[in-house]
Amino acid sequence: MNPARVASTSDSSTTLWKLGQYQNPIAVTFGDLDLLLCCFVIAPSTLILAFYFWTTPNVLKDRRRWHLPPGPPGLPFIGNILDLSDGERMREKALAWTKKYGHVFHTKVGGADYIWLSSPKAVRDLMDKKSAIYSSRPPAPLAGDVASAGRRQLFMAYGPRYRTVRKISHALLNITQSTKYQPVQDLESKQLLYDLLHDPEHFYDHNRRYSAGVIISITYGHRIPNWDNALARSVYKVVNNMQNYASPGAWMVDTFPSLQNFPEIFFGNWRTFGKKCFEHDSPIYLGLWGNLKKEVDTGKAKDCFCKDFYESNPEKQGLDTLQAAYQCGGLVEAGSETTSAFLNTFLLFATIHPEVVQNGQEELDRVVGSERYPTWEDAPNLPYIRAIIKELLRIRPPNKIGMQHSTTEDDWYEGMFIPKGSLVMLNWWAINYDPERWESPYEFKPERYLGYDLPAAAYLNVADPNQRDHVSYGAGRRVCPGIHVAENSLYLNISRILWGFNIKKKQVNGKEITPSGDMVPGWMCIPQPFECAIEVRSAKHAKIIECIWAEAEAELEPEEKLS
Ligand code: HEM
Repeated sequence: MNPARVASTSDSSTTLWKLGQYQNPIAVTFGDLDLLLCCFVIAPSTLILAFYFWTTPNVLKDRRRWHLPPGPPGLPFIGNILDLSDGERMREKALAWTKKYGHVFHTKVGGADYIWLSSPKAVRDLMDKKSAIYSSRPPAPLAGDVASAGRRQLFMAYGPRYRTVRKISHALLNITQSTKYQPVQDLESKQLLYDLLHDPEHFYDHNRRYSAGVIISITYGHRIPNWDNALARSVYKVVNNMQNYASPGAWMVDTFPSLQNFPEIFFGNWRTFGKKCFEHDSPIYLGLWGNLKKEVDTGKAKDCFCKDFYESNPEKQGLDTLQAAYQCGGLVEAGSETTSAFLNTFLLFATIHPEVVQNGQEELDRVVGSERYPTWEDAPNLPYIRAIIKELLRIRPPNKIGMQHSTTEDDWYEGMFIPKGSLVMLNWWAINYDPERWESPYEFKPERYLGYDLPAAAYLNVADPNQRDHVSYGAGRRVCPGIHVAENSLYLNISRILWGFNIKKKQVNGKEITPSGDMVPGWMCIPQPFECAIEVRSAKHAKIIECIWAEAEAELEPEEKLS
């Protein structure tokens, strides 16, 4: 700004005005405009630019950034956020970018580097082999810090506290321990068959009851006989809250963590919202944990995860009460909606693909027959059922974006620089849909997995990473610790549903309704509620279902019964 120039312009124009010779008022406005331009545009822009270059990594500050992996150019400041925030289109982008830029590529959102690992080899080389530096999570001021008070394992940065909670979840969910939970899965699966027999219309909620029921029973030892159950409702409210704020891109502050240093009012009052979520969620989890402790102390607790955890003395392991409460609640969050989403996705694909139902039933009739129902022992003899499970996980991984880890050290890979603090995305859409590996990847073809004889956990560390079945349980040190429980649930229910029921398109006024296959809005791959016809295969099958549920229910406490 030049004050002298402003003054002289103003003086001369005043004189001209007085003389009645004023002809060019614009001269005045130009001067004022200069001033305004300086005050309100140039100076703030310079300040913003300076702040941006000062706070965000760039090649001027770090020349190694010339060697970042290739990737799509983004817009100034915001980078590729517009591409990344549209979850529905992310799948196509993930595939197109992999084709164009290769198996490791780079995108940017604000100051954050995203490194996309789009081949099994890159996942193996980095997330698995270098898991010591590829196992953190990106900062999430809302989801991780405020709404979870830093206590949710899923969002925790890698460090001593994370290692402790990870050890606990692994110890309580490993393959040996998970066999302890099989009777719960067996019981709840019998109710699922009974529910489908008597009320097939509400299959969607029956699958949700099954999944929540198993995980709440495994975690807290309480049975959920129906979907209106108060405990299930309150826990699900927490799960839904979490899904709202945890979706990538849902809150600016979690996309650009440095915004937490500015007044929250500019960014949707995120802190106030996060505190509200915490104030709603924490009493529920603390209440459940407190009750469980009382039940253990009075000898009334049933065998469950929390009981074993409480008896292992969490305080001695450095975990406070809040952490202990969230450790248990976190399992319910991680294990319920994921499992039910896959059971409903199974029914969706079964409705659209009669040949899959037919092939599955042929195998079940051959191995199990119609005199009895499928049990755990049948699993090794049902390769087509196993193939259906793998194909479901391949074609619909748990979320629409990919799984985020973050790096705790700078690294180099195949001549490319991967900066410390990068968000490293497990690009499961590109890997699971790689046309080089999976013929017609968009088609639902379980038979592609015939010959993959092992459960998913056994493929995590298979010598040749290209032989991995899929990457939908994650990778490295953060791989889903509930993998055995999850696979057991999918096996038991998919085999039993196919054994007992025909699944077809629903007919309305003589017209078949084909489900759209759309997913609910949000981060996770959950199918939109849809219609289908689920009919018991024969009177014999119906009788077996009635009998097994009657026997199972007779063993239950009165409050645990269905009616
Ligand atoms: C079909 C069902 C399931 C699928 C597809 C699934 C998938 C996943 C994925 C992809 C992750 C993130 C892995 C990564 O960051 O690399 C994860 C994390 C997790 N899962 Fe699962 N999951 C399922 C069921 C379960 C169940 C039943 C439980 C508990 C009994 C569970 C407990 C957890 C926990 C505690 C984490 C957080 C791990 C961490 O950050 O250390 N999951 N799961």
